[in-house]
Amino acid sequence: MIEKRKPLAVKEAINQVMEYSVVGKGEKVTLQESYGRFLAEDLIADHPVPPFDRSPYDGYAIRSIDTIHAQSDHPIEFEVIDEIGAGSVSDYTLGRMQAIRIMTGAQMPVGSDAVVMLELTKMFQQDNKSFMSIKRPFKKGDNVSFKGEDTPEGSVLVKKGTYITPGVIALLATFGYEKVSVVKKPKIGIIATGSELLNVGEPLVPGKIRNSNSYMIEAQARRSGAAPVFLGKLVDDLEKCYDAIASALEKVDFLITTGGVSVGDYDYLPEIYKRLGANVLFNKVAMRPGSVTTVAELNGKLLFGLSGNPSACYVGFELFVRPIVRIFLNSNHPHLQKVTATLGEDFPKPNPFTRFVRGVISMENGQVLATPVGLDKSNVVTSLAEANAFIVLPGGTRGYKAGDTVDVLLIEDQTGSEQPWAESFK
Ligand SMILES: Nc1nc2c(c(=O)[nH]1)N[C@H]1C(S)=C(S)[C@@H](COP(=O)(O)OP(=O)(O)OC[C@H]3O[C@@H](n4cnc5c(N)ncnc54)[C@H](O)[C@@H]3O)O[C@H]1N2
Ligand code: MOO
Ligand SMILES: [Mg+2]
Repeated sequence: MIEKRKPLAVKEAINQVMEYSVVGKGEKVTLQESYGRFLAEDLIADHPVPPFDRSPYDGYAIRSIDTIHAQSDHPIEFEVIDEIGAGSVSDYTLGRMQAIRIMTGAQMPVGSDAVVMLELTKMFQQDNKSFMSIKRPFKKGDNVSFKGEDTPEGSVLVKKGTYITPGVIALLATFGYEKVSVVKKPKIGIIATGSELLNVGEPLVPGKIRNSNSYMIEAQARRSGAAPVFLGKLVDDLEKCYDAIASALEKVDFLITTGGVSVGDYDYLPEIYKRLGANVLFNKVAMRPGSVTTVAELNGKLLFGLSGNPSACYVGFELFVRPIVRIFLNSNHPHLQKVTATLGEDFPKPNPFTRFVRGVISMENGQVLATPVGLDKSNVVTSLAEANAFIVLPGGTRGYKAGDTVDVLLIEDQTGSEQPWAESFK
Protein backbone atom coordinates (compact mmCIF):
# COMPACT_ATOMS: atom_id res chain seq x y z
CA MET A 1 0.00 0.00 0.00
CA ILE A 2 1.40 3.40 -1.00
CA GLU A 3 1.77 5.79 1.94
CA LYS A 4 -0.76 8.60 2.01
CA ARG A 5 1.01 11.92 2.34
CA LYS A 6 -0.52 14.82 4.19
CA PRO A 7 -0.11 18.14 2.34
CA LEU A 8 1.16 21.08 4.36
CA ALA A 9 0.12 24.68 3.65
CA VAL A 10 2.89 26.54 1.78
CA LYS A 11 3.40 29.09 4.55
CA GLU A 12 3.56 26.37 7.20
CA ALA A 13 6.10 24.41 5.13
CA ILE A 14 8.29 27.49 4.64
CA ASN A 15 8.11 28.27 8.36
CA GLN A 16 9.21 24.75 9.23
CA VAL A 17 12.24 25.03 6.96
CA MET A 18 13.11 28.46 8.38
CA GLU A 19 13.41 26.90 11.85
CA TYR A 20 16.68 25.39 10.63
CA SER A 21 18.16 28.52 9.12
CA VAL A 22 21.71 29.42 10.07
CA VAL A 23 23.79 32.56 9.54
CA GLY A 24 27.12 32.35 7.75
CA LYS A 25 30.49 33.77 8.75
CA GLY A 26 32.21 36.74 7.16
CA GLU A 27 35.20 36.92 4.86
CA LYS A 28 37.11 39.80 3.31
CA VAL A 29 37.08 40.41 -0.41
CA THR A 30 38.36 43.31 -2.48
CA LEU A 31 36.04 46.21 -3.19
CA GLN A 32 35.73 45.14 -6.83
CA GLU A 33 34.85 41.58 -5.85
CA SER A 34 32.16 42.68 -3.43
CA TYR A 35 29.54 43.52 -6.07
CA GLY A 36 26.55 41.18 -5.72
CA ARG A 37 27.70 39.90 -2.31
CA PHE A 38 26.04 40.58 1.07
CA LEU A 39 27.58 42.84 3.74
CA ALA A 40 28.70 40.97 6.86
CA GLU A 41 28.69 44.09 9.08
CA ASP A 42 26.96 47.45 9.27
CA LEU A 43 28.70 50.12 7.22
CA ILE A 44 29.26 53.05 9.61
CA ALA A 45 30.31 56.52 8.47
CA ASP A 46 33.69 56.98 10.21
CA HIS A 47 33.88 60.53 8.88
CA PRO A 48 31.33 63.07 7.69
CA VAL A 49 30.55 63.44 3.99
CA PRO A 50 31.56 65.84 2.66
CA PRO A 51 34.51 65.90 5.06
CA PHE A 52 34.79 69.73 4.89
CA ASP A 53 32.64 72.72 3.92
CA ARG A 54 33.04 73.10 0.18
CA SER A 55 31.85 75.11 -2.76
CA PRO A 56 29.16 73.53 -4.96
CA TYR A 57 29.83 76.09 -7.71
CA ASP A 58 32.61 77.76 -9.65
CA GLY A 59 32.64 81.29 -8.23
CA TYR A 60 34.03 83.41 -5.41
CA ALA A 61 34.15 82.68 -1.70
CA ILE A 62 33.22 85.83 0.23
CA ARG A 63 32.13 87.11 3.65
CA SER A 64 28.37 87.61 3.42
CA ILE A 65 28.58 90.56 5.84
CA ASP A 66 30.45 92.51 3.16
CA THR A 67 27.54 92.20 0.70
CA ILE A 68 24.78 93.82 2.78
CA HIS A 69 24.67 97.02 0.74
CA ALA A 70 25.04 95.45 -2.72
CA GLN A 71 22.29 96.49 -5.13
CA SER A 72 21.81 96.47 -8.87
CA ASP A 73 22.59 100.19 -9.06
CA HIS A 74 25.21 99.94 -6.33
CA PRO A 75 27.70 97.14 -7.07
CA ILE A 76 30.13 96.19 -4.33
CA GLU A 77 33.73 95.50 -5.21
CA PHE A 78 35.97 92.80 -3.76
CA GLU A 79 39.66 92.30 -4.12
CA VAL A 80 40.42 88.77 -5.37
CA ILE A 81 43.38 87.58 -3.27
CA ASP A 82 43.74 83.93 -4.29
CA GLU A 83 42.40 81.20 -6.58
CA ILE A 84 41.76 77.56 -5.61
CA GLY A 85 40.57 74.52 -7.54
CA ALA A 86 39.14 71.30 -6.05
CA GLY A 87 41.86 69.54 -4.09
CA SER A 88 43.63 72.77 -3.09
CA VAL A 89 43.30 74.68 0.17
CA SER A 90 43.91 78.43 0.33
CA ASP A 91 46.57 79.68 2.75
CA TYR A 92 44.75 82.98 3.14
CA THR A 93 42.21 84.06 5.71
CA LEU A 94 39.57 86.19 4.08
CA GLY A 95 39.52 89.78 5.33
CA ARG A 96 37.12 92.69 4.82
CA MET A 97 36.06 93.16 1.17
CA GLN A 98 38.21 90.28 0.00
CA ALA A 99 37.22 87.31 -2.18
CA ILE A 100 38.89 84.08 -3.24
CA ARG A 101 38.15 82.63 -6.64
CA ILE A 102 37.01 79.07 -5.88
CA MET A 103 36.08 76.09 -8.07
CA THR A 104 33.42 73.42 -7.49
CA GLY A 105 34.51 70.94 -4.82
CA ALA A 106 37.21 73.14 -3.27
CA GLN A 107 37.33 73.65 0.51
CA MET A 108 35.83 76.94 1.76
CA PRO A 109 38.66 79.34 2.77
CA VAL A 110 38.97 80.41 6.39
CA GLY A 111 36.86 83.51 7.01
CA SER A 112 34.45 82.92 4.09
CA ASP A 113 30.81 81.96 4.64
CA ALA A 114 29.16 82.16 1.20
CA VAL A 115 29.85 81.58 -2.48
CA VAL A 116 28.84 83.77 -5.41
CA MET A 117 28.47 82.00 -8.77
CA LEU A 118 30.80 83.25 -11.53
CA GLU A 119 27.79 84.23 -13.67
CA LEU A 120 26.69 86.81 -11.08
CA THR A 121 30.02 88.61 -10.93
CA LYS A 122 31.98 91.05 -13.03
CA MET A 123 35.77 90.86 -13.08
CA PHE A 124 38.22 93.65 -13.65
CA GLN A 125 41.87 94.56 -13.12
CA GLN A 126 43.15 97.70 -11.49
CA ASP A 127 46.70 98.60 -10.38
CA ASN A 128 47.83 95.06 -11.20
CA LYS A 129 45.27 93.67 -8.78
CA SER A 130 42.17 91.54 -9.53
CA PHE A 131 38.74 92.65 -8.48
CA MET A 132 35.17 91.43 -8.90
CA SER A 133 31.88 93.10 -8.22
CA ILE A 134 28.42 91.87 -7.31
CA LYS A 135 25.03 93.55 -7.43
CA ARG A 136 23.04 91.76 -4.72
CA PRO A 137 23.55 90.73 -1.10
CA PHE A 138 24.25 87.15 0.01
CA LYS A 139 23.41 85.45 3.27
CA LYS A 140 25.70 83.40 5.50
CA GLY A 141 25.72 79.82 4.13
CA ASP A 142 24.53 80.76 0.64
CA ASN A 143 25.90 78.23 -1.88
CA VAL A 144 27.93 76.30 0.67
CA SER A 145 27.90 72.51 0.68
CA PHE A 146 28.35 71.88 4.40
CA LYS A 147 30.53 69.30 6.07
CA GLY A 148 28.38 66.25 6.92
CA GLU A 149 25.33 67.38 4.91
CA ASP A 150 25.42 64.17 2.84
CA THR A 151 25.91 62.04 5.93
CA PRO A 152 27.13 62.83 9.45
CA GLU A 153 29.90 60.91 11.17
CA GLY A 154 28.70 57.80 13.04
CA SER A 155 25.57 57.15 11.01
CA VAL A 156 24.73 53.61 9.84
CA LEU A 157 24.94 53.91 6.08
CA VAL A 158 24.03 50.38 5.07
CA LYS A 159 22.98 47.52 7.30
CA LYS A 160 24.65 44.13 7.39
CA GLY A 161 22.90 41.66 5.13
CA THR A 162 22.45 44.30 2.43
CA TYR A 163 22.95 43.16 -1.14
CA ILE A 164 25.91 45.11 -2.51
CA THR A 165 24.74 47.19 -5.46
CA PRO A 166 26.86 49.64 -7.48
CA GLY A 167 25.50 52.36 -5.15
CA VAL A 168 26.75 50.51 -2.08
CA ILE A 169 30.12 50.11 -3.82
CA ALA A 170 30.26 53.91 -4.19
CA LEU A 171 29.75 54.28 -0.44
CA LEU A 172 32.32 51.63 0.39
CA ALA A 173 34.82 53.48 -1.81
CA THR A 174 33.91 56.83 -0.24
CA PHE A 175 34.73 55.43 3.20
CA GLY A 176 37.99 53.86 2.18
CA TYR A 177 37.07 50.18 2.17
CA GLU A 178 39.70 48.53 -0.01
CA LYS A 179 38.56 45.23 1.50
CA VAL A 180 34.93 44.54 2.29
CA SER A 181 33.56 42.18 4.90
CA VAL A 182 30.96 40.03 3.14
CA VAL A 183 29.20 36.85 4.22
CA LYS A 184 30.80 33.67 2.91
CA LYS A 185 28.61 32.10 0.27
CA PRO A 186 26.91 28.96 1.53
CA LYS A 187 28.02 25.83 -0.30
CA ILE A 188 25.03 24.09 -1.82
CA GLY A 189 25.61 20.55 -3.01
CA ILE A 190 23.54 19.51 -6.02
CA ILE A 191 22.84 15.92 -7.04
CA ALA A 192 20.56 15.00 -9.93
CA THR A 193 18.98 11.56 -9.74
CA GLY A 194 17.42 9.59 -12.58
CA SER A 195 18.48 6.68 -14.79
CA GLU A 196 16.97 8.52 -17.74
CA LEU A 197 19.41 11.41 -17.49
CA LEU A 198 21.99 12.09 -20.17
CA ASN A 199 24.84 14.57 -19.97
CA VAL A 200 24.28 17.82 -21.82
CA GLY A 201 26.79 16.84 -24.52
CA GLU A 202 25.23 13.44 -25.23
CA PRO A 203 22.91 12.77 -28.18
CA LEU A 204 19.34 11.74 -27.40
CA VAL A 205 18.57 8.01 -27.33
CA PRO A 206 15.17 6.36 -26.83
CA GLY A 207 13.70 6.84 -23.37
CA LYS A 208 16.36 9.26 -22.17
CA ILE A 209 16.45 13.02 -21.69
CA ARG A 210 19.23 15.45 -20.90
CA ASN A 211 19.77 16.53 -17.32
CA SER A 212 18.60 20.14 -17.16
CA ASN A 213 17.71 20.44 -13.47
CA SER A 214 21.18 20.50 -12.00
CA TYR A 215 22.29 23.32 -14.33
CA MET A 216 19.10 25.25 -13.66
CA ILE A 217 19.55 24.84 -9.90
CA GLU A 218 23.22 25.83 -10.10
CA ALA A 219 22.14 29.07 -11.75
CA GLN A 220 19.33 29.63 -9.25
CA ALA A 221 21.79 29.01 -6.42
CA ARG A 222 24.13 31.65 -7.89
CA ARG A 223 21.26 34.09 -8.32
CA SER A 224 20.32 33.59 -4.67
CA GLY A 225 23.91 34.33 -3.58
CA ALA A 226 25.11 30.78 -2.87
CA ALA A 227 28.06 28.80 -4.22
CA PRO A 228 26.75 25.68 -5.96
CA VAL A 229 28.80 22.50 -6.00
CA PHE A 230 27.63 19.99 -8.58
CA LEU A 231 28.18 16.54 -7.15
CA GLY A 232 27.06 14.54 -10.15
CA LYS A 233 24.08 12.82 -11.65
CA LEU A 234 23.18 9.41 -10.38
CA VAL A 235 21.24 6.47 -11.75
CA ASP A 236 18.29 5.32 -9.67
CA ASP A 237 20.18 2.84 -7.52
CA LEU A 238 19.47 2.89 -3.80
CA GLU A 239 22.97 2.01 -2.60
CA LYS A 240 24.76 4.37 -4.97
CA CYS A 241 22.40 7.21 -4.17
CA TYR A 242 22.66 6.59 -0.43
CA ASP A 243 26.47 6.58 -0.49
CA ALA A 244 26.63 9.69 -2.64
CA ILE A 245 24.20 11.62 -0.47
CA ALA A 246 25.78 10.52 2.81
CA SER A 247 29.23 11.62 1.67
CA ALA A 248 27.94 14.80 0.04
CA LEU A 249 26.47 15.93 3.34
CA GLU A 250 29.95 16.16 4.84
CA LYS A 251 31.10 18.65 2.24
CA VAL A 252 28.32 21.24 2.00
CA ASP A 253 26.14 23.60 4.02
CA PHE A 254 22.92 22.40 2.35
CA LEU A 255 22.21 19.59 -0.05
CA ILE A 256 19.77 19.62 -2.93
CA THR A 257 18.72 16.49 -4.76
CA THR A 258 16.41 16.54 -7.73
CA GLY A 259 14.06 13.68 -8.58
CA GLY A 260 13.16 10.51 -6.78
CA VAL A 261 10.97 12.02 -4.09
CA SER A 262 7.57 10.81 -5.20
CA VAL A 263 6.03 7.38 -4.66
CA GLY A 264 7.48 5.55 -7.69
CA ASP A 265 9.37 2.28 -7.55
CA TYR A 266 12.66 4.06 -8.22
CA ASP A 267 11.99 7.09 -6.06
CA TYR A 268 14.61 6.31 -3.43
CA LEU A 269 14.87 9.56 -1.51
CA PRO A 270 12.25 8.64 1.14
CA GLU A 271 14.18 5.42 1.89
CA ILE A 272 17.50 7.30 1.94
CA TYR A 273 16.20 9.82 4.50
CA LYS A 274 15.10 6.86 6.64
CA ARG A 275 18.51 5.17 6.43
CA LEU A 276 20.32 8.40 7.22
CA GLY A 277 18.10 8.84 10.26
CA ALA A 278 17.09 12.27 8.95
CA ASN A 279 14.06 14.06 10.31
CA VAL A 280 11.65 14.60 7.39
CA LEU A 281 9.94 17.96 7.95
CA PHE A 282 7.37 17.35 5.22
CA ASN A 283 7.01 15.40 2.00
CA LYS A 284 3.93 17.04 0.52
CA VAL A 285 3.07 20.71 0.15
CA ALA A 286 -0.32 22.09 -0.91
CA MET A 287 1.18 23.76 -3.97
CA ARG A 288 1.39 23.24 -7.71
CA PRO A 289 3.89 22.59 -9.09
CA GLY A 290 6.14 21.08 -6.48
CA SER A 291 3.64 19.21 -4.33
CA VAL A 292 6.18 16.43 -3.78
CA THR A 293 8.83 18.84 -2.44
CA THR A 294 10.43 17.17 0.54
CA VAL A 295 12.67 18.75 3.14
CA ALA A 296 14.59 16.79 5.75
CA GLU A 297 17.14 17.74 8.37
CA LEU A 298 20.07 15.79 9.75
CA ASN A 299 21.95 17.24 12.71
CA GLY A 300 20.68 20.67 11.75
CA LYS A 301 21.75 20.38 8.10
CA LEU A 302 18.97 20.76 5.56
CA LEU A 303 18.41 18.30 2.72
CA PHE A 304 16.11 19.63 0.03
CA GLY A 305 14.48 16.88 -2.00
CA LEU A 306 13.22 18.84 -4.97
CA SER A 307 10.98 17.29 -7.59
CA GLY A 308 12.45 15.87 -10.79
CA ASN A 309 9.92 17.79 -12.85
CA PRO A 310 11.71 20.97 -14.00
CA SER A 311 9.00 23.51 -13.21
CA ALA A 312 8.36 21.93 -9.81
CA CYS A 313 12.08 21.86 -9.11
CA TYR A 314 12.43 25.54 -10.03
CA VAL A 315 9.53 26.67 -7.82
CA GLY A 316 10.73 24.47 -4.95
CA PHE A 317 14.11 26.19 -4.99
CA GLU A 318 12.72 29.72 -4.97
CA LEU A 319 10.20 29.09 -2.17
CA PHE A 320 12.27 26.92 0.16
CA VAL A 321 15.97 27.14 -0.65
CA ARG A 322 16.33 30.83 -1.53
CA PRO A 323 15.19 32.12 1.89
CA ILE A 324 17.58 29.73 3.63
CA VAL A 325 20.42 31.07 1.48
CA ARG A 326 19.41 34.66 2.17
CA ILE A 327 19.27 34.16 5.94
CA PHE A 328 22.71 32.55 5.72
CA LEU A 329 23.79 35.77 3.97
CA ASN A 330 22.39 37.81 6.86
CA SER A 331 19.47 39.28 4.93
CA ASN A 332 16.35 40.23 6.86
CA HIS A 333 14.34 40.12 3.63
CA PRO A 334 14.94 36.50 2.66
CA HIS A 335 11.74 35.73 0.78
CA LEU A 336 10.60 36.64 -2.71
CA GLN A 337 9.20 40.13 -3.00
CA LYS A 338 5.46 40.27 -3.56
CA VAL A 339 3.62 42.81 -5.70
CA THR A 340 -0.02 43.10 -6.65
CA ALA A 341 -0.86 42.81 -10.33
CA THR A 342 -3.72 42.39 -12.74
CA LEU A 343 -4.03 38.95 -14.30
CA GLY A 344 -3.40 39.28 -18.03
CA GLU A 345 -5.46 36.31 -19.21
CA ASP A 346 -8.01 33.78 -17.96
CA PHE A 347 -6.70 30.88 -15.92
CA PRO A 348 -9.72 28.60 -15.92
CA LYS A 349 -8.29 25.46 -14.26
CA PRO A 350 -9.32 25.29 -10.58
CA ASN A 351 -7.06 23.41 -8.18
CA PRO A 352 -7.32 22.64 -4.48
CA PHE A 353 -3.61 23.51 -4.13
CA THR A 354 -2.13 27.00 -4.49
CA ARG A 355 -0.59 27.48 -7.90
CA PHE A 356 2.67 29.28 -8.58
CA VAL A 357 2.19 29.95 -12.26
CA ARG A 358 5.26 30.94 -14.22
CA GLY A 359 4.55 34.32 -15.75
CA VAL A 360 5.89 37.59 -17.04
CA ILE A 361 5.10 40.96 -15.59
CA SER A 362 4.83 44.06 -17.72
CA MET A 363 3.52 47.60 -17.34
CA GLU A 364 0.32 48.44 -19.25
CA ASN A 365 -1.24 51.88 -18.83
CA GLY A 366 0.45 52.36 -15.48
CA GLN A 367 -0.72 48.98 -14.16
CA VAL A 368 1.36 45.91 -13.46
CA LEU A 369 0.08 43.12 -15.65
CA ALA A 370 0.97 39.48 -14.92
CA THR A 371 0.55 37.02 -17.75
CA PRO A 372 1.17 33.27 -17.59
CA VAL A 373 3.78 31.92 -20.00
CA GLY A 374 3.84 28.52 -21.65
CA LEU A 375 2.11 25.37 -20.53
CA ASP A 376 1.26 25.35 -16.87
CA LYS A 377 2.48 21.85 -16.14
CA SER A 378 4.98 20.62 -13.63
CA ASN A 379 7.02 18.75 -16.25
CA VAL A 380 7.35 21.74 -18.58
CA VAL A 381 10.75 23.33 -19.06
CA THR A 382 10.14 25.92 -21.82
CA SER A 383 7.98 28.29 -19.73
CA LEU A 384 10.89 28.79 -17.33
CA ALA A 385 12.98 30.61 -19.90
CA GLU A 386 10.54 33.49 -20.22
CA ALA A 387 9.26 33.70 -16.65
CA ASN A 388 10.27 36.58 -14.41
CA ALA A 389 7.57 36.03 -11.81
CA PHE A 390 5.30 33.51 -10.15
CA ILE A 391 1.64 34.40 -10.36
CA VAL A 392 0.12 33.09 -7.15
CA LEU A 393 -3.36 31.66 -7.55
CA PRO A 394 -4.60 30.40 -4.20
CA GLY A 395 -6.23 26.98 -4.21
CA GLY A 396 -9.98 26.71 -4.44
CA THR A 397 -12.83 25.52 -6.56
CA ARG A 398 -12.85 28.25 -9.17
CA GLY A 399 -10.51 29.44 -11.86
CA TYR A 400 -9.32 33.01 -12.36
CA LYS A 401 -10.33 35.62 -14.91
CA ALA A 402 -8.29 38.19 -16.83
CA GLY A 403 -8.54 41.43 -14.84
CA ASP A 404 -8.53 39.69 -11.44
CA THR A 405 -6.14 41.16 -8.89
CA VAL A 406 -3.42 38.67 -8.04
CA ASP A 407 -0.27 38.39 -5.95
CA VAL A 408 2.93 38.06 -7.92
CA LEU A 409 6.34 36.99 -6.62
CA LEU A 410 9.34 38.57 -8.32
CA ILE A 411 12.03 36.02 -9.07
CA GLU A 412 14.66 38.35 -10.55
CA ASP A 413 14.41 40.90 -7.72
CA GLN A 414 17.19 41.29 -5.14
CA THR A 415 15.30 43.31 -2.54
CA GLY A 416 13.17 40.47 -1.19
CA SER A 417 10.51 40.42 1.48
CA GLU A 418 10.54 39.93 5.23
CA GLN A 419 7.62 37.53 5.11
CA PRO A 420 6.94 34.58 2.83
CA TRP A 421 3.85 34.63 0.67
CA ALA A 422 0.88 33.47 2.71
CA GLU A 423 -2.84 33.26 2.17
CA SER A 424 -3.43 35.29 5.31
CA PHE A 425 -1.78 38.30 3.65
CA LYS A 426 -4.78 38.81 1.41
N1 LIG B 1 1.34 7.96 -8.28
C1 LIG B 1 1.85 9.18 -8.19
N2 LIG B 1 2.69 9.57 -9.14
C2 LIG B 1 3.23 10.81 -9.07
C3 LIG B 1 2.86 11.67 -8.02
C4 LIG B 1 1.98 11.21 -7.03
O1 LIG B 1 1.63 11.93 -6.07
N3 LIG B 1 1.51 9.95 -7.15
N4 LIG B 1 3.37 12.97 -7.99
C5 LIG B 1 3.66 13.50 -9.28
C6 LIG B 1 4.27 14.78 -9.13
S1 LIG B 1 3.28 16.03 -8.58
C7 LIG B 1 5.56 15.00 -9.46
S2 LIG B 1 6.20 16.61 -9.39
C8 LIG B 1 6.47 13.95 -9.87
C9 LIG B 1 7.74 14.01 -9.01
O2 LIG B 1 8.60 13.03 -9.35
P1 LIG B 1 9.99 12.80 -8.63
O3 LIG B 1 10.37 13.99 -7.86
O4 LIG B 1 9.95 11.51 -7.95
O5 LIG B 1 11.01 12.82 -9.83
P2 LIG B 1 11.34 11.66 -10.87
O6 LIG B 1 10.32 10.60 -10.78
O7 LIG B 1 12.73 11.29 -10.69
O8 LIG B 1 11.20 12.47 -12.23
C10 LIG B 1 10.02 13.13 -12.57
C11 LIG B 1 10.16 13.72 -13.97
O9 LIG B 1 11.19 14.66 -14.01
C12 LIG B 1 12.18 14.34 -14.99
N5 LIG B 1 13.50 14.68 -14.47
C13 LIG B 1 14.06 14.15 -13.38
N6 LIG B 1 15.27 14.67 -13.18
C14 LIG B 1 15.49 15.53 -14.18
C15 LIG B 1 16.59 16.35 -14.52
N7 LIG B 1 17.71 16.38 -13.77
N8 LIG B 1 16.49 17.14 -15.61
C16 LIG B 1 15.35 17.12 -16.36
N9 LIG B 1 14.28 16.37 -16.07
C17 LIG B 1 14.35 15.55 -15.01
C18 LIG B 1 12.02 12.86 -15.13
O10 LIG B 1 12.53 12.39 -16.34
C19 LIG B 1 10.53 12.68 -14.99
O11 LIG B 1 9.87 12.96 -16.21
O12 LIG B 1 5.91 12.68 -9.68
C20 LIG B 1 4.55 12.60 -10.14
N10 LIG B 1 4.12 11.25 -10.02
O1 MOO C 1 5.16 18.07 -7.30
MO1 MOO C 1 4.23 18.10 -8.78
O2 MOO C 1 5.11 19.35 -9.37
O3 MOO C 1 2.94 19.11 -7.99
O4 MOO C 1 3.52 18.24 -10.40
MG1 LIG D 1 9.35 9.83 -9.38
